[in-house]
Amino acid sequence: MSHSWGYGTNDGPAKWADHFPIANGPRQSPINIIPSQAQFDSSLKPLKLQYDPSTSKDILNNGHSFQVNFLDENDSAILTGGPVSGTYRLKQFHFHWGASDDKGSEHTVDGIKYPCELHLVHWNTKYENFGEAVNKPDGLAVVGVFLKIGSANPRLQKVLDTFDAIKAKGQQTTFLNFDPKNLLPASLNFWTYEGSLTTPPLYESVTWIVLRDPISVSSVQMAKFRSLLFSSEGEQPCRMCNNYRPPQPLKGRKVRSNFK
Ligand SMILES: NS(=O)(=O)/N=C1/NCCS1
Ligand SMILES: [Zn+2]
Repeated sequence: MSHSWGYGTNDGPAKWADHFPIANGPRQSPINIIPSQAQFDSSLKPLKLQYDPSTSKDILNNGHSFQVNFLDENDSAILTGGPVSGTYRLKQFHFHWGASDDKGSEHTVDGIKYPCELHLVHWNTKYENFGEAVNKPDGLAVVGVFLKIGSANPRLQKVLDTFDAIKAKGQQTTFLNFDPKNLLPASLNFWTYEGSLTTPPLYESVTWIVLRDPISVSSVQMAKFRSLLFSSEGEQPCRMCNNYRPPQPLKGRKVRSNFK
């Protein structure tokens, strides 16, 4: 039986260990990244993200966030290089955000929270599919991108323009020919560490690749994120926001960077 979890007082991150004891495990995510304590690693290869826009499929409100899903039957949208060996296929991307612009990201940098964080989720093709990969120690590679308040982001706006069709939990609509490269900053400088899913079941299966540079989002666009609902149609409406897990103990892990 899948346990219902959320981000509220009774079912939020502080309670997840009740049903998912790995919540107190040795490689949990997110973390607070302290740049001065990250180790530059010259052996890290350049991060290679090759996304064929024709692989985008649809956009779904899953009751925790919204996600854009991709066709992943072949190597049309892949991640290689960086800290990983082999080929990882893009499965979906989603976001985490706050109730106000002063919080919302999962990873923090020197304790600073961004208003929003994008996660591009990839699975290791040494496994048969995402379901097989999701609980393996080298199963996933998630690229994290911070969003910083500034000018409106026209590329992000294409995603936000679908929100009226996916306002409530379970609603889904077609979302074709979207290139996720358009949601990346110019630089692919990154920090990397071994971590976990930041949502239940919190599997310790993620190589995290957190980009140093943010992309822009306007305050008006952030308000649009908060127009989505955690709740299903016909239920008491509950605004989707604060869907982020706070930083977890590092427990001796090293954070590496590909830049000085
Ligand atoms: N936020 S996250 O990317 O670590 N969590 C996930 N849960 C299922 C696929 S990705
Ligand atoms: Zn996420």
